[in-house]
Amino acid sequence: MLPRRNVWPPPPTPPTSESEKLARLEAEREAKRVSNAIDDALAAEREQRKRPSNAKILLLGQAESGKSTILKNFQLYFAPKAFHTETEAWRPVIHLNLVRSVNFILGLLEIRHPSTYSGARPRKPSTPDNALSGQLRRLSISLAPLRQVEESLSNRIAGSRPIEEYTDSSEADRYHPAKASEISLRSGAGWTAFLRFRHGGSTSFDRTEKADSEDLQNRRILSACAGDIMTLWAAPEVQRGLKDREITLEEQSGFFLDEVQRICKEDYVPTSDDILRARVHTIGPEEHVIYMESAHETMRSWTVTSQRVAWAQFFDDVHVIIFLAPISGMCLADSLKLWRTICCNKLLISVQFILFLNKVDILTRKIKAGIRFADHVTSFRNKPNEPKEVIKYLSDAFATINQTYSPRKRKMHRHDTKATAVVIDDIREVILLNALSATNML
Ligand SMILES: Nc1nc2c(ncn2[C@@H]2O[C@H](COP(=O)(O)OP(=O)(O)OP(=O)(O)O)[C@@H](O)[C@H]2O)c(=O)[nH]1
Ligand SMILES: [Mg+2]
Repeated sequence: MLPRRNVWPPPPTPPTSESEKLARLEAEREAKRVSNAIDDALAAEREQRKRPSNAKILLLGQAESGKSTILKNFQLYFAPKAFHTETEAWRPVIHLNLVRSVNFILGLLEIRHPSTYSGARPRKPSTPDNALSGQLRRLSISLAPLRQVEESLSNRIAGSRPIEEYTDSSEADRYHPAKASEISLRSGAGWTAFLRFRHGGSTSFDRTEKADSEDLQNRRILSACAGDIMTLWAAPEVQRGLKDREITLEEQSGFFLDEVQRICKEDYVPTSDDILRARVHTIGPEEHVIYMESAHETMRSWTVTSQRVAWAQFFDDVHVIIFLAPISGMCLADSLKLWRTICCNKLLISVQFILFLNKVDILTRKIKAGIRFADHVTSFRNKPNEPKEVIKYLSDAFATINQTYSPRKRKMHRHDTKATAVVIDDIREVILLNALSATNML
């Protein structure tokens, strides 16, 4: 029989050699692998489509309770690629946190009447303010360009000089002694506010070029100042001056003075940990949609809104409320009060609650340093002064409020800060179950 012509695809020509035969087999295997991968991806997409599209989560907590931090943790965990594309945008924030700490110290040294600092009266200043050593005087001159860097970074991040603190013209009021490095940012702008920095804040090529050259200049100044910043921070006079005024910068949010060498390098790229530690005080509610990057994730996205408590009743359509209660500080009574407000709210009757006892590491450190919890919360009485006991005591206190004040019996899920991944896994479970039942899929 004559061979058939005009057949497509043409029949493979018989192998002419063993190596060609092997190459053809390998090519067929590869084609099969690609085809299977496409089938798998399509199947996963079909599966994804069947799933509820979005879980609505409300993060509630007072100022500095850790709302933005947990939001960043969610992003890092569920959408790591998107999180890492924002890395560059965090660099000016981290630099500004650092520069503000330095400028705060310089301001502190120059101030002749420390009582103008609200709440930072020295008990007995060991260095007269007008008797700076030669070394500090030299440092305050060599680090003077950091004022300019602070202005420039603030402009780029907040679009103008940061809000409240800068309204007073006095240099001393520029920084809050308890929040020296903090930057305030209006939400709405939210994360995108400092994305503007990346994109130059304008489509104009000139503006972008100007922004880039300013950015480069700031990084050069920081790099040139690194050694002097470290000398300043290590100077006994500085440490003594801060101690006299009862200011512990290393315990404040956005503290980066222990990482100067790395952070001031011209080619510095923030790590995930740096980003989690960067401090921005959010003004107003913040909303962020997290698109799950893993095909195995059950939900397609989470819409996470972070809020202080007052407006919670306007969010009765959320699936889950995560309430953040930092247990390390003096604001415990406030947290318990806010929790009660949420529990007794009739509009939130069908919303599930997850209680997140936060900042356990700080509590543990304080207890190890000899602080007695019962001295601050007398009802703790003579229970063992151990972090575990304190956590259990507080967790029970929150649970009792929920039982007592909820209009209807409501199961509550409790967590303290374990490994983030474990907590997120648990939270995911609750969110998933609740979102599925809300969409009548269970
Ligand atoms: N040590 C410790 N610090 C934490 C923890 N959670 C949050 N922080 C820090 O606490 C500071 C405040 O956290 P944020 O997430 O900015 O708090 P927030 O609730 O968004 O604060 P506002 O925007 O001011 O309302 C940040 O510097 C965090 O790094 C924690 O579990 N342990
Ligand atoms: Mg915040």
